[in-house]
Parts: sequence; structure tokens; C-alpha cells
Amino acid sequence: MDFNQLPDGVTVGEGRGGLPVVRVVIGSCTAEAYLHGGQLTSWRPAGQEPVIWLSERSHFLEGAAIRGGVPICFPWFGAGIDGRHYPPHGVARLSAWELAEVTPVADSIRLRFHLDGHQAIDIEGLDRDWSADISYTVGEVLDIDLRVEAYGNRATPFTYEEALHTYLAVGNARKITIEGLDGSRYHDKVVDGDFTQRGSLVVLGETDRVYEHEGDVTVKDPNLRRTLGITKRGSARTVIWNPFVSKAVKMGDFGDDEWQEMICVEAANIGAAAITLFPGQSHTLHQRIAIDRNQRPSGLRRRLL
Ligand SMILES: O=P(O)(O)OC[C@H]1O[C@@H](O)[C@H](O)[C@@H](O)[C@@H]1O
Repeated sequence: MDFNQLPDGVTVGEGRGGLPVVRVVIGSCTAEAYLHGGQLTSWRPAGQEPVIWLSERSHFLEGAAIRGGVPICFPWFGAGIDGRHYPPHGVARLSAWELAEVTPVADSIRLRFHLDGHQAIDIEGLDRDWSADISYTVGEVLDIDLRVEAYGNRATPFTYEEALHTYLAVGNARKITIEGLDGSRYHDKVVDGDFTQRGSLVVLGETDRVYEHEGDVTVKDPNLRRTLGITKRGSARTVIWNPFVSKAVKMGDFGDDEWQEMICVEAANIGAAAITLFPGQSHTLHQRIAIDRNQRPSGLRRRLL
């Protein structure tokens, strides 16, 4: 698209590591997204602390994933259904997406990035007959839509896994409570076992769980005095991830103490919930992040306190 015709408040420039970045500065929010990985790295609604978390230690270079923001896991998650796929979480977060659209929508801006399978990074044997579009509508709330379409001239159906690996900023991961998962079955990847969630989830150690869960989640954060509402559509799994102490120190692109500042709440279709598209079909995975209005420390409430 023509970068000289961008709406007010939107610029395209050089970001960290010299990578191209789209910056949004409008009345309702500020936001940033990189063409590398088609990845949102920042969203801060007006008058709020940042909601999307980014590591201070993240790489910003071709061939490496950005640590934080909203990595797109696609067309497989982790090592894939058969456990033999590489790179981890697929090719989307390592590929250069194209900025396809920048559109004002009421008080928000919609950024859409496009990746054709044939433009994705070079991986032997990769099924490339698909296209993907990721939209971030940034404003007072954040709407994320990942639409995947199978080429109409494919000979076979396209089966893939996907996740919006959203990193949320929290005041202290040990103090938050995650609600909405009560009664859901989950696979705990840390102990390799299957369980049922009882009540709310509290981060007490390394947490890496795949929930059979289509619904909404709230993250109650007493330290930042806010509640985040995470709603989704077109998603049969919710992944909750926090590396905690021992895993954090093993990760080169993650500060030793940074686990305290983040929680990943991921909208996913993985494992038995992988998506199969017949030629020409599409599927959209949607996630919305919003600050609960009743919890928002508004100017009026602050004056009354
Ligand atoms: O280090 P990566 O590849 O970004 O993955 C981070 C984590 O992502 C989570 O979604 C997975 O469930 C974890 O198992 C994984 O460790």
C-alpha cells in the first residue's frame, strides 16, 4: 500500500533492529506493530498503563521471534500435532508480512497485515497454498482477527493449528486471578497430565496449560487495579502460559524477573481442535482485549477517593 496516504496518527518508520514498524498515536490509544511476524508489540489505551507486554530482552531481527506482543502461531503450535515440526510455533512469526490496509474505524484504527504462504520463510516441505490476514483494530479496546484462507485450487484440504499468543501486562503475576476457566478440562504441559479446573486460576509456578475452552476469561489484577476482559470467537482452546522462575532464566530473550510482569492468555485451535479447510474455505480466529469499565480508575473516581 502507499505509505504516503496514511490516516492522521499513523506512521510507518524504522523500529528496533531497523525493522519496519507501524506506529499509531490517536486520542483513544497508542500502538505499534511490526511487519516482521505481522506482530502487534504495543497497545496502550489512553489514561492506562500498557496492556500488551513486551520483553526488554526481545530480539528484533530477521530469523528470530519477537518476545512479547501478540505472536501469531501458525500453521502449527509448538512442535505441531506430530511433535516433529520446526520452527516452534510455525512460520508466521518469523516471516515478513505486508501492510495491506490502514483504515480509521470510529475512534480506532484498523491495521491489516497479509502473508501469502508462498512468501513465508523458507522451510522444506511447507504447505504454502494458503493466505493469512491479521487485523488489529486499536482504540479503547483491541480487536484481533486472524483470517486464514485455503487456496481454491488446492488438491487437498488444509489442516493447521493457530494461536494468538497474547502477552498481557500485569502488576504481579502471583497476585492475579484468572477467571472463566472453572469446570474446563485442560492438559498441563508442565507435568504432562490432564485435569479439570476448579475455581479461578492463580499462578503458583511454571504454568503451561491448554484448556478445552471456547469462552471468555477475565484477569483480575489488584496491583494495577484493573480487570482485563478477554473474549474470543472461533476458538476451541485457551492456552495460559507463564514461565515462572526456572524457565525464565533459561530463556535468552526473556529477563530473569520478567515473568512477574506478564501472563499469556492465548486464543487457540490446536491439537484435536486443529482447523481443516477445504479448497477456497476460510476461518477467522478472533480475540478482544478490553479493560473492564467498572474497574477503570477514572478521573471522577480518583477525585472521589
Ligand atoms: O518460547 P516460545 O517458542 O515463544 O514459546 C513460549 C511458550 O508458548 C506457549 O504457548 C507454549 O504452550 C509453551 O510450551 C511455550 O514454552
